[in-house]
Amino acid sequence: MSGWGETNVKESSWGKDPEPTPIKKESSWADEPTETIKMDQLEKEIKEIKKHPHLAEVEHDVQVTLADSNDIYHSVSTFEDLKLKEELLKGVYAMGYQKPSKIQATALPLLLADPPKNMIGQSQAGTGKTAAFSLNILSRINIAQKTTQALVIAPARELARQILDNLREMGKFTQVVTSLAVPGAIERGEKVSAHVVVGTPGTVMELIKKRQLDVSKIIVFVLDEADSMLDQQGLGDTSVRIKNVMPKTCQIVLFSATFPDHVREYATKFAVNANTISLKQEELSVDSIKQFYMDCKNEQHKAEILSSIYDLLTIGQSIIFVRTRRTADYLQKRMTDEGHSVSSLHGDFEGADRDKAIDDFREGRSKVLITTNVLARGIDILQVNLVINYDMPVDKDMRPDAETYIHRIGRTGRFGRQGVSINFCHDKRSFEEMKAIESYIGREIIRVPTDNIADIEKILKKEI
Ligand SMILES: Nc1ncnc2c1ncn2[C@@H]1O[C@H](COP(=O)(O)OP(=O)(O)OP(=O)(O)O)[C@@H](O)[C@H]1O
Repeated sequence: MSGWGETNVKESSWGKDPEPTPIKKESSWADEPTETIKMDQLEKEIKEIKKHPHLAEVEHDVQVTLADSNDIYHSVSTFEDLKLKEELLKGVYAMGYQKPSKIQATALPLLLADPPKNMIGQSQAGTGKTAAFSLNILSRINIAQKTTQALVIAPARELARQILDNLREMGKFTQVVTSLAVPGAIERGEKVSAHVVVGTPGTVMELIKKRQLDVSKIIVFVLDEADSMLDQQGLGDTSVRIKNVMPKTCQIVLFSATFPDHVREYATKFAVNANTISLKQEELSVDSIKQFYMDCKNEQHKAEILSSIYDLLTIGQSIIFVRTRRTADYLQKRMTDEGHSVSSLHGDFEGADRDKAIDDFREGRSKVLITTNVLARGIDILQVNLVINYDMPVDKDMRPDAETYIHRIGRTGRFGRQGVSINFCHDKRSFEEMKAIESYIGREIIRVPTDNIADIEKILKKEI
């Protein structure tokens, strides 16, 4: 049986044709594999990892482009080099950070320089972008001035809460006051005057419109997950409306692990004359996440394989990404009936229920989180060692979505930790989606046979 498997993926969703994927007979979900995963090769690789049990250095090449070629720029190697205020330095060390990660060492000298310059910063998932923009914010706040001076917007409620917690933790020895601006967090008519406001774009815009939030003194405006925040089919309009009411002089900071070409172009107009830190295409995802896929026979078989994985393995914590809310509900019921402690979180849930679901998972009360793309980005839970793409990510036009894939798998393997991701393919289409993504990110996704659960166990136990 060959059929579709003989043709290569010709089109990609991101407007750029990927390099043609060499046809590998053994990799088709439909073909009888002539060759499955090479266990000895994999074992060798795993042994290499085991030699380095500590966190891998969060190092990768980044490219720095200065807005002004006359500027002189040096990255730093310690937090002291940044000449941070004493209380901030104390906060950083209290969080257990010993030295800046690559993105922090590269971005912070540029962010902290005076006069402030805009920044478009890219670095892989889990490499410490939050601390980079948070330290800049905390350094710039004038405590004596009781007005909002920094605004951070992020695409999801859970991410906004996480950023706020991070800022509070880092700034706990300072007098900086912070406030959350997500649905239900601020009473009707209540004025917001915290030094730093972190929120989702819709709520922030509402607060501005209703004059509950005065943005006239804002000096730093951060868009986390900036490519998603600027997406013209999504949150882009609201982000632009917010930017248009910001003081013209405010420093605009855009951060993300991904900046597809069309968004990058737009980003340079949104944050003009920005210093830029960017990644090479082949460095978009980190090495410490081992990527696998499984051929399933059909939708039903996917659910069975999922059950087998969880019945068999003692997995720390894991996230299962699905395409629709219905699938999330179905899997949650099925897995709960099978005795697993599962949370589910998607757009049908209201504020308090969403908070409970993520808090239960964050604090380990539930071990499995089933979710849609709403949690694909930014969520930082270090214990997550497995991500399952039960459904491959697709964009609004149902084309393979490599950016979302990169963010989804980035929920594991945080800050140099090891992680595993498994993609489920169950038909020609999902297989092609996976292959297109593999080609885009330039990293091999290894096939794991579904017919031998013992093999799966062997592979995953070593990885997780
Ligand atoms: N210098 C540091 N030393 C040790 N740990 C750090 C350091 N900087 C950040 N971390 C930790 O690394 C983890 C990942 O950081 P963070 O969430 O900021 O990543 P990110 O780059 O924003 O990821 P994403 O693209 O997924 O949003 C967090 O748990 C954070 O506390």
